Amino acid sequence: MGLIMAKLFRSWWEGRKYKIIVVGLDNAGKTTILYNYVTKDQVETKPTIGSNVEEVSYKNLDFVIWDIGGQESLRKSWSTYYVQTDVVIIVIDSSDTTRLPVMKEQLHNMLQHEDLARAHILVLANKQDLPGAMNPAEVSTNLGLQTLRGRKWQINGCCAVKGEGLPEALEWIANNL
Ligand SMILES: Nc1nc2c(ncn2[C@@H]2O[C@H](COP(=O)(O)OP(=O)(O)OP(=O)(O)O)[C@@H](O)[C@H]2O)c(=O)[nH]1
Ligand SMILES: [Mg+2]
Repeated sequence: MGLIMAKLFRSWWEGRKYKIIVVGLDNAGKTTILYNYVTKDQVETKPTIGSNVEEVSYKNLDFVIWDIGGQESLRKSWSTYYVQTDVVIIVIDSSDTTRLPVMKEQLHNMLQHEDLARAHILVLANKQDLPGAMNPAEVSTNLGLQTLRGRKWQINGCCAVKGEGLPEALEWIANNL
């Protein structure tokens, strides 16, 4: 309790906005998640070319959330968003099991970037509503998350179209910044 009060006071005093980037392969559900945080509702999305950015407040903490397009041709430019990132949200389509190895490689490469050395990692195993979706423990094993050392990380399940699991994600972030 004391710690969260101290954090709230510090962020109010500093006028601090925490930077979150949202990455993952195309069709994972990143834009759906961003606009659920903004509108608390389901929105229709189109594949993101470039990025979307929105400011979201949660428990008096202010976040600037960058949702970055995940198509293959756009992944090379993810690194241009890394500077001063506090939290990386990695969104996984848990039903798209054949592409998990692609995301695994992408994830471990990106985490070697010096601009992300201090960032916390939150993996969202999205689309838990779909038949054949892997549960968070299975996604974690397939991504090799247990090998992540020296940083805070977490994996949560969610269903972005229903908004399920999304408040819990912000709660983890607020508690761990
Ligand atoms: N069934 C189901 N569909 C979802 C869920 N989350 C997102 N979708 C759908 O998945 C599709 C892609 O969602 P987006 O949010 O546009 O995906 P994205 O990760 O932003 O994709 P890019 O912008 O191409 O990188 C849309 O049709 C969403 O409605 C979910 O939890 N369950
Ligand atoms: Mg998108």
